[in-house]
Amino acid sequence: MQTQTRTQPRFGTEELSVFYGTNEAVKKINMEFPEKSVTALIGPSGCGKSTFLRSLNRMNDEIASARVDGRIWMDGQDLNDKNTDAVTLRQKIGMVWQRPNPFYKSIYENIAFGPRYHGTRSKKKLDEIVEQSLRRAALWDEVKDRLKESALSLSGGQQQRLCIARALSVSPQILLLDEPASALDPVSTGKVEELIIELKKDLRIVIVTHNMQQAARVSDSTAYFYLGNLIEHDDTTKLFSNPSNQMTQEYIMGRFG
Ligand SMILES: Nc1ncnc2c1ncn2[C@@H]1O[C@H](COP(=O)(O)OP(=O)(O)OP(=O)(O)O)[C@@H](O)[C@H]1O
Repeated sequence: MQTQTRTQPRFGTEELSVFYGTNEAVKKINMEFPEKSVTALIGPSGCGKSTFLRSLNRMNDEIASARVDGRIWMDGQDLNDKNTDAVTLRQKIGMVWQRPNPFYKSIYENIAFGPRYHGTRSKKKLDEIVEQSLRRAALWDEVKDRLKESALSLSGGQQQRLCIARALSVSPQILLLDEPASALDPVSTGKVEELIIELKKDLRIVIVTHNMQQAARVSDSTAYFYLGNLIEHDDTTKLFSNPSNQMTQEYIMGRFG
């Protein structure tokens, strides 16, 4: 069923399965995420997109009933190996959730928290990181005069860009986005989409989205999931215009899901 199967990609999965108890929610997925590109994960509710995304930076470790089999390769290292430290790998692989979840702290402290946790003490260096991260998240001009204000004083769209800036503050190589715009209005959604396209110049991005137009707008390749299986993974233009699999065709035509 899968159109892309390789072993040991620079960053990707090999035979990755996720179980909740006996329920195999994600089934032996082989996928590669090329650098400087956006990969969209689409499929009907419950098909395993978020579970798969969360497994990429070991967030499923936090769920007692979850078990992850298979390998997650990053530069020759298996991130799913028990000897791989999850905190260190989450510095390399950042994540942004569906609902903006800033800390109950100032705008500045939201960004400075991660670098400080990882050892940066110099105020000058932290100031630089805060400014650079906010600039990369296209938020600096809107907040530069109110860095000491609570992050909760920002609009929902600004909070989500703040969460992206927070993820960027520790210089990740990969950004995982779980429906990052689904709680936002159309203008804020547009800004997040522009940001994704800008950020991919330096990063690998993997995004779960329910919105097929959004997948078509922002991604280079798209993967269609169904019942925990990867049905098809191909260039976004190809997948939406001429999918190889009948099931993908039916989903993108809106016949189910
Ligand atoms: N924490 C959990 N504990 C037990 N089962 C879970 C858990 N999270 C997800 N599941 C189950 O795993 C399967 C895949 O769910 P998942 O949330 O990954 O799908 P999804 O495609 O992201 O869905 P949606 O689009 O609705 O967010 C579903 O059967 C779901 O009920």
